[in-house]
Amino acid sequence: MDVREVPGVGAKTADRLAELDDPEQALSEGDVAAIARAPGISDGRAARIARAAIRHRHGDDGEFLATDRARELYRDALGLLQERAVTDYAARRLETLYPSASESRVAEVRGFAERAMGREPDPDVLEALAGVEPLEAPGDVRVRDRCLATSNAEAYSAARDAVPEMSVELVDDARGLAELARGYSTVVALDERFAGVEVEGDVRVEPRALDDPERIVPERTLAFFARNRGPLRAAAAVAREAGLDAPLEPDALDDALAELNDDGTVAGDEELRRLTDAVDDLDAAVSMAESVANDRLRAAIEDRDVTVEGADLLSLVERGAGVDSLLERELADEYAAAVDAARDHLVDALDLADHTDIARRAFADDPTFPVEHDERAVSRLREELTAARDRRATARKRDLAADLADLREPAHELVDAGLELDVELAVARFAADFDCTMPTFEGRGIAIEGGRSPLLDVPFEEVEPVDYGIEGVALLSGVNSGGKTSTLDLVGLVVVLGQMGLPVPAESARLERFEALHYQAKSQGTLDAGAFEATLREFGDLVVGSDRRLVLVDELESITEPGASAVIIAGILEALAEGDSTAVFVSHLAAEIRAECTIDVTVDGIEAVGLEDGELVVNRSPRKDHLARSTPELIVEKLARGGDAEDGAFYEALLAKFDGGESR
Ligand SMILES: Nc1ncnc2c1ncn2[C@@H]1O[C@H](COP(=O)(O)OP(=O)(O)OP(=O)(O)O)[C@@H](O)[C@H]1O
Repeated sequence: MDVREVPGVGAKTADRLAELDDPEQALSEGDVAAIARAPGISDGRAARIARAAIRHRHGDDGEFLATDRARELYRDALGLLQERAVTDYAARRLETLYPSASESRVAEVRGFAERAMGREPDPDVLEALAGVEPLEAPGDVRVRDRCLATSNAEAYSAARDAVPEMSVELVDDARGLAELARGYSTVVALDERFAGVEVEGDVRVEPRALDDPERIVPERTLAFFARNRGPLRAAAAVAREAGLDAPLEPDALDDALAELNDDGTVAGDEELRRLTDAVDDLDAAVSMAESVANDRLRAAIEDRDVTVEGADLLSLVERGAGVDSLLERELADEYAAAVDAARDHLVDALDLADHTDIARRAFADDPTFPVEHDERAVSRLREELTAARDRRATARKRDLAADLADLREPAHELVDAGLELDVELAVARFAADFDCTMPTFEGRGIAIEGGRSPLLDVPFEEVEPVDYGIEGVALLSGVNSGGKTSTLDLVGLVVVLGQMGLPVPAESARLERFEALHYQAKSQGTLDAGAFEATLREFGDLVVGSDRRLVLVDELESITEPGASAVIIAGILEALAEGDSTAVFVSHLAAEIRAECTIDVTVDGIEAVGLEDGELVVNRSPRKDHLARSTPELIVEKLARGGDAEDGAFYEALLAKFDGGESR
């Protein structure tokens, strides 16, 4: 699929999508996560692009939801699904499910939904899913201790593109390389011609370095895993808990991540920690070692009586010799022991078994009091330790990055599998929460058994099941608050969900595959002339179309005065009956409309089966071919039956008028 063919994808978006590894595949699979990885494309936009691409693939015009109320029902259905998604990703991905007239699209989602309904929503999996999110590219990674060098302008710009984390320097010759080697701890030269050049410092000639940039910048891989550690661990937990057929062993990923710190440095390496601590604690350990020596020496001096013969003292004073000479002569052994103690302390405190020689040189053999360290020797020790630390860190980074680089693709797949599982679990939970079944698509019209709308204003467990079927056009009559609007909503919802390819809240449902859903909600009172005309025009457009549509209309009579309404509705029904539409018109004027119709229109009714404590007891399933009695009629009947002798005749007479009306 060419991305530019997708409706709504302009040149700018196409350029952004082109940055993806495989934009065509992302679009053809409706893969919201992959699309959202394109720069500047939000999750919401990615969902819209994915939906447009799916429509395009199925040759679907996307006109199924033809009215505001139809669109509202879809949004409500989507909301119920999205409430059951744990991740934001799954909520977005669910937006790619939409009611479609395309048989192939419906079949595609039905396959997915059937698989999803086989999933068991395990609370541990849902908890683990909370931490899963699409993986992100790491923020800015800067590498300062290494640089790339080349004398070739083309290689220079290729290197800048391939390794933006590192400086790339243009050099003319070996002198240039040598200069760089003084400023960077490692220089990677890209030109073959530098092979064999003798330069001081760590200069490597690697003409193929750009083939595998992550090898010269292991930080890139490490930063990616450090940045995404949370979602990766969560995805590993999901795979483990859900027993997913994972593209990598979740434990292996956990183990690899355990070797990484949040800042992308290597964790858990004893040797590196020892060297790092040694560099950090060097000054403190040296001064502590000095104290150790001086305390010992001071104690030794205090304990000693030094006898100096007069002649010796004279000669010492004449030579201007200080106490050092005295120390050397009289306390040589004590001094040597004190310095030894200082050296041992330094080696032990910093665990410098493999740097013993240079560490011991930090304290010279020449006697002084107080004992002082040799600054030059300490500086050299510091340099050696720092270099050893950096070498170790780089080697470990490279090893760990090499292990992790192989896990990168499977890690993406693991996270994607977790996110897709969340989409499936949202559908599974929706189906379980609302006792759903997959509808069948056959025949004309619809037939719902045991339908229970989750959109009612009563808790779902209290929703009474409704059986209702229609073929052709029908009027739906019934008592006030009997459930007429709710029945239209149920029919609309079942059709919307069914044509999304999803299960529907019913014991069973047989549906015709419609090309559009027109659902006209009840208008809030009489319309002015302009609005009335606009509404009539809508119906004008509707009846001339030849599509197989489902038309649901709620109390259209309220748009104008009752007499005119009955005539208009009768006319619309006649026109619809001539076409291929299936229609239900809820109306309190069913008898009047039927009287105006030149065709034999079915009138179904939601009946009150009685009055209980002043409340109507209703059978929520419409009775076929039955004009339900209205609430006023029921009240009159109640009065006629229970009234006293005086006004009883009056109510009887009223009731007789109703009966007469029904028989019209
Ligand atoms: N199947 C059902 N199960 C339980 N309660 C229901 C059911 N259908 C409807 N109700 C309850 O009845 C109320 C009224 O339903 P609805 O608005 O559909 O009636 P209506 O016949 O369209 O009313 P009106 O004649 O006033 O337009 C709903 O708000 C809901 O509380």
